[in-house]
Amino acid sequence: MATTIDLTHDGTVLVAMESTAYDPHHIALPELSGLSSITSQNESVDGCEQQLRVFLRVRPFSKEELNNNEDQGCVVFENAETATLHAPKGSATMKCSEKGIGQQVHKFTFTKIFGPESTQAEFFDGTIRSQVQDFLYGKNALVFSYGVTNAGKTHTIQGSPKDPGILPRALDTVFRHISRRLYDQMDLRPYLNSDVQKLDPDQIRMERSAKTALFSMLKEDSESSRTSRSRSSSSSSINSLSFSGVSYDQTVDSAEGVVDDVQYVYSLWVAYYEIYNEQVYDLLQPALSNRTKRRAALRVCEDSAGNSYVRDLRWVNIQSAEEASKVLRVGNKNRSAAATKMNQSSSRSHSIFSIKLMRIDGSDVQGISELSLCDLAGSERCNKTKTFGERLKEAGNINNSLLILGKCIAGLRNNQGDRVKNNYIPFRESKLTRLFQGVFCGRGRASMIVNINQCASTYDETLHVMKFSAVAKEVVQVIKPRSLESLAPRLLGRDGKPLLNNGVLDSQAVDEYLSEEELLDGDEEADMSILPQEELLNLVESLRAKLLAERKKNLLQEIQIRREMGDAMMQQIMEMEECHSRQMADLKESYEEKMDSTFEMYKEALKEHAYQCALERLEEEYVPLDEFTAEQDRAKELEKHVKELELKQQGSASVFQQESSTQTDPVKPSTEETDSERFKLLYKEKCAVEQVCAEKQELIVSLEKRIHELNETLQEAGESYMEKLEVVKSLQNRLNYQEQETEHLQRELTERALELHGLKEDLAKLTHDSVGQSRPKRGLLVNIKETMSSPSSGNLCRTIRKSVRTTASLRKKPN
Ligand SMILES: Nc1ncnc2c1ncn2[C@@H]1O[C@H](COP(=O)(O)OP(=O)(O)OP(=O)(O)O)[C@@H](O)[C@H]1O
Repeated sequence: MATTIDLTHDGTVLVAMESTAYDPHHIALPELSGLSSITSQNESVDGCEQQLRVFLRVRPFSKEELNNNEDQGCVVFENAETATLHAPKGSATMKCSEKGIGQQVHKFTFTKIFGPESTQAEFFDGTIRSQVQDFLYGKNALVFSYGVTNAGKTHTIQGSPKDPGILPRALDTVFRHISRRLYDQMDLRPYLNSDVQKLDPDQIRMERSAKTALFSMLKEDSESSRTSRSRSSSSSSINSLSFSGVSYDQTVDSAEGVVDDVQYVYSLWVAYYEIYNEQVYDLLQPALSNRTKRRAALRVCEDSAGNSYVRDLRWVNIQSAEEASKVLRVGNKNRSAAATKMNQSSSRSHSIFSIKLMRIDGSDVQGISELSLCDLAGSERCNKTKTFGERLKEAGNINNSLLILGKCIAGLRNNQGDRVKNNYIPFRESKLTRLFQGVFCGRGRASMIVNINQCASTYDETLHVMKFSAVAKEVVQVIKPRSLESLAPRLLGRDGKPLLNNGVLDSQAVDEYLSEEELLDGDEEADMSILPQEELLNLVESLRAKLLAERKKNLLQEIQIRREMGDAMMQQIMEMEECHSRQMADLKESYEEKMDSTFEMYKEALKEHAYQCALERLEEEYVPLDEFTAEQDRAKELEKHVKELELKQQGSASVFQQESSTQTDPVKPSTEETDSERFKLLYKEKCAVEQVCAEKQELIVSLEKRIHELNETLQEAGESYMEKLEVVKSLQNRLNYQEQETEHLQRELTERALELHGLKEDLAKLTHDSVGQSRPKRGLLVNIKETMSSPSSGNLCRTIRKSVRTTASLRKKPN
């Protein structure tokens, strides 16, 4: 059901098809629900469907681009909603189409197309102005710009001081509405996703000084701020809402301060952050310190209802459009400072400017809505931009988050085709989609701005962007209706406890809201600080008990597993050990055998060698026995002859002495001369005989020595012969033993064959009997067992047991 809202300020009648801000508290707390009924008159009770609004903005050519012949008629506007893309020569699309793949011309339709000549004001009025107005009435809104670098995204969102984009215009519009009814306290601050926290005086003081410090970053005097605030709060005149020199159509907005819900005052808070390399950074935190050179990344958390928010994000209370402009400038300054330090371009991150508006009645917050404007990083692909290293990672993260965004959009489109289908949509796979999941899932209204340039050189990328937007255009947002009972956000105190009007706490409702299951099943990054202290203590206690029980269980399981594993491992080790010792024994045996045989071989070879040597020496020095005996006889004769000669010599000597005594006899001189000669001759002969004897004696000694040696050799040969004889004998014995064993085995074989035959016969008989007596059918094994146990089959049993024993003993016998 649609509700008509008459926005008399600009004479426009809007059909409010979108729901209001999503209220996460499904269970209405009675004391809060009563406060919220006032706003229900403008809300749709039923959910409604609406296509995602996709606007195309084409930026004009720059002079350089025209000089570089970039204008090749790539983008043609058919009408206000349709544009065609014509592939220029040299583009990948053209090359593909020439090869028969794809087309040269692509047609796309949009919610509305804004050509190069469109102004910022026209664009704002034609796109998100209505969303801003809905935001003022408590509806959430998301606007994101998508396109390649240099396509005009930042120009569209932020613009320049002289030509502001949709963000300053949106802020200006908001301040025009609420200018005379600004809540000038700072004691109500946005909290979690869509709650409000009541600040105490200390916190308010801190908030004020933080804001002053923030603005001092711009080194502007506080005087201009005060002037600006007084201007904005005191009047709704044309000049009072100027946004840094904006030339804005003030005639339209002059009446916007007059809103129908006059009883409310408004508190406006803004935050500015970026997602770079899948990390969230607060752009309103002081710039990088020189020491650490690192910014603190913020966590994306979820409240108990599953709504994502950036934890510890700084929200700044804004009292004027001028202050909002300052916040934007501070954020941009921090962003470019961080980008410079990290040597990146600011367009390599997604920047998000969020505005939260609280509607306050007296001291009660009646509603809170959020408007987020997201300037996405350039969508060009990393291969085209030739990125490496850190840039490649950066490009990868950008491409990944845009890819996930594309997947989510495609997932939303696919799921809507079939209501039964509920395929997984990867919202949680990137910070960007995680933060905006709520809006995409019907907790607000989303609009997409597609920025393109018309340059021929970036045609392929532009086509990619257009295709992406074509998918987005088909997404139908199902906006959830708001519960009539619980429009107001929860108002929480410093300790996170709900603040109650009548002082009565509906413990059941709170219990259900803070149900343990919900907390336990929640995301790991769920923010527990939202729970009251007592609840937290109870929760901690119960979790501790559960943890203890879990630990005990785990410990027992671990012990059991360890024991089982230990047993299994021990068994395995024992088996391995047995196997190894078997292998070792086998190895030892085989090596011993080898050693023995080698030793035997060498021994044989040595004996053979010694025997051969002895034989050779025998052959060389062999003296026949009769020659040896003849030689001995001759030696004896010679000895005898020597003795005779000695005797003769003695006789001659005595004669010579007698003759010399008769020397005076001159009658016999010739006889004396003859004897002397004979003696000399005999002496010579004696010497020769002695020499011969000595030679013979030497020969005898050498022969005896040789005989001794021959005897020794003979003895060795005899010994070796005996050893060989022994070996032969042992071999003979082994042969005999093996022959006996073979005979024994043959006998066994015959016996077993006979036994087998007997068994077969018994079996046949048993089978026959069992058939005859029609016994109940049982297994063969059972029958055999039965037969074996019966006395009649004793012989058979014995035979089988014997056979088993024999087989076992045979296995045990050595080879
Ligand atoms: N509609 C427009 N009219 C006139 N000039 C424009 C328009 N859109 C963009 N430009 C100009 O084009 C240039 C690039 O625009 P812009 O910086 O907004 O691109 P971008 O898509 O945000 O790039 P990046 O992704 O690198 O931040 C700027 O000089 C800007 O002033």
